[in-house]
Amino acid sequence: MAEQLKNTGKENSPSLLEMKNVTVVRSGKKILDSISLSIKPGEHVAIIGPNGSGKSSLIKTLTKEYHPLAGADGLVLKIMDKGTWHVFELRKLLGIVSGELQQTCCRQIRVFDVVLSGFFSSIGIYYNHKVTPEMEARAKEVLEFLEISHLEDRLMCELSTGEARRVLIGRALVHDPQALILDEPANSLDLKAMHNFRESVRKIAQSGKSVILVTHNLQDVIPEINRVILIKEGKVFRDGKKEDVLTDANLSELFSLSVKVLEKEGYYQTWS
Ligand SMILES: Nc1ncnc2c1ncn2[C@@H]1O[C@H](COP(=O)(O)OP(=O)(O)OP(=O)(O)O)[C@@H](O)[C@H]1O
Repeated sequence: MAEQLKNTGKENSPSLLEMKNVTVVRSGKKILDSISLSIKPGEHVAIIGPNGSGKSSLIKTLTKEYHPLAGADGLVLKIMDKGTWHVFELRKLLGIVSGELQQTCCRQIRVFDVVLSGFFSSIGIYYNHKVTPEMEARAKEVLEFLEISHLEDRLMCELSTGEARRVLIGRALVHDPQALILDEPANSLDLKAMHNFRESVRKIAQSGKSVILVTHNLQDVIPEINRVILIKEGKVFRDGKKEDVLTDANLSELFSLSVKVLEKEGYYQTWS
C-alpha cells in the first residue's frame, strides 16, 4: 500500500488501475513479465513500446481477454479498487478504441447505431436492446462533442479511417467511462485526420476523463499526457514524468537503435 501511495502522491483516491506482479503466458511464452503499475482516475498516461513488446497484451489483460498467471507472489489486478468484474461492466467502465475494433466495426451499420451500441458493449443495435430517449440524447451529445454529427446517418463501412476512428471514440465515450484507452490510435491516419483525432483526444483529456494511450509512436503523445510508461519485452522498462522518461538514452535502449528525441510545443518526435 505504502509503495502504491508513494508512486502517485494522491493518498486518498482509489486507483483506476492497479497491477502488481502480473505475468501472462500464451503459447508457452511469457508475454507479460511481472508487470506492476498503478494509474489514478483522471491521470493521462502513455504506454510506449516497440512492436511485440506486450502493449496490446497489457490492455487485453485489463479487459479480461488474457488472464494473469495465478499464484504469482503478491499478484494484484484491480480496476477501481475491485478485483472481480463482470466482463460487460468492465467494458463500460473502460472505453476502448483499437485497430482491431475498427476492423470489426467496418460493416453496414449506421454511425448513430454504432455510437449507441457502446451502451450494450455490442457492435450495432439488436432486437433485445432497449434504447431509451436518454441514450439517444447522450449519443447525439457525444457526436456533437466530437464534431461528427454530420456523420450520424452514414454507414461505418463507407467512412474514411479517420472518420471511423472518431466514431469509435464516440462509442467508447457514450456510457461515460472512467477512462478512454486508445490502442495505436493514429495508425493509418493522414496528417489532417491525425490532427483532428488528436484534437478530439485533447478535448476528452481536458474534460477530466483519464486518457491511456498505447502506442509505439511518440507523435501520438498529446501535451495533456504527463506520465509515460515504457514497455520492453513484456516488462515495465521505465515509468515516470514524460520529460524524464522520453530521453535519447531511454528511447535508444527501448528500440535498440540510436535515437534522438525532439520536443516542440508539447509534442515529441524521434529521429534516428
Ligand atoms: N494469443 C497469443 N498467443 C501467442 N502469442 C501471443 C498472443 N498474444 C500476443 N502474443 C505475443 O506476445 C508478444 C506481445 O504481443 P503484443 O500484441 O502485446 O505486442 P504489442 O506491443 O502490442 O505489439 P504491436 O506494437 O506490434 O501491436 C508478441 O510476441 C506476440 O506474438
